Amino acid sequence: MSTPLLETDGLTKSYGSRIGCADVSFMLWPGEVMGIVGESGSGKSTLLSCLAGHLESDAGQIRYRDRAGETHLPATMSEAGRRRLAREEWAYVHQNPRDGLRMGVSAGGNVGEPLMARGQRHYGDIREAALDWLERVEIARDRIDDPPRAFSGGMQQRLQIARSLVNNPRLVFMDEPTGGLDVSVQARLLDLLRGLVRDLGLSAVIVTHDLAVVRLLADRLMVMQGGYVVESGLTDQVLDDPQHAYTQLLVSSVLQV
Ligand SMILES: Nc1ncnc2c1ncn2[C@@H]1O[C@H](COP(=O)(O)OP(=O)(O)OP(=O)(O)O)[C@@H](O)[C@H]1O
Repeated sequence: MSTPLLETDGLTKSYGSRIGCADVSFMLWPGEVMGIVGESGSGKSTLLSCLAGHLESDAGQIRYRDRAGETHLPATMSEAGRRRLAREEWAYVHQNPRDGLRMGVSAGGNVGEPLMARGQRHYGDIREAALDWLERVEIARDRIDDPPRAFSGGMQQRLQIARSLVNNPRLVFMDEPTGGLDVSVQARLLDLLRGLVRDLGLSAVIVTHDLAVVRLLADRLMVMQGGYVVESGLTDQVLDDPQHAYTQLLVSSVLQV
């Protein structure tokens, strides 16, 4: 049996007396996409931030197994070690592309920078890789020298995805990747993400309040309420036959729309 890529055990984070997330335990297997759903304030972003190392948890453990097969406890690693994981093994896609892009740098620069940070120096190769990635995220090659602010919201999000994936991460954290976009733009982005996840064999943790997003992208699902995971399982199983009253409410409220 293979080993999980990411494993949490009793992960807990509070803000004073307010619960962010509580006692979250799960395993993510190589190539698997985990969706985290729940209403606003249920703890999705807190959990994702703890997983990605942006927030320090109060209790519990996170274990990550890297490319070399070595298991790490990010919480006990040096700052340099954590930065290496974030740069070489993980990627993070923010809801707002402005948080993940450098708005003053050209599209090509945005995609090329992570390659340079990994030590690539050959300008021609970097530009070629950037062009290749722009194409993969359906941005015309002749936009390579344009800054992201000249792009639409959907294009900016696709550029952020290219910047996140250019270094071939193994695990991608996504925070509402289609949030704030028009419905037709969302559908196109979802299709693109689904293709990339499948083609690159990525593992991912996706936070969303949109059940259509998890239906399309996630193999498994965790439903959060008040900081706790109240139900988890295979996506289709949970959505087609929800067991917890809160999940039933979430699913039926979508069906009524
Ligand atoms: N920086 C903070 N300081 C204090 N309380 C916070 C902070 N961030 C989150 N919380 C609280 O933690 C709980 C979980 O919030 P969190 O943002 O993780 O939920 P969420 O499900 O991601 O919500 P949303 O979908 O609106 O982003 C909420 O009660 C929230 O008010």
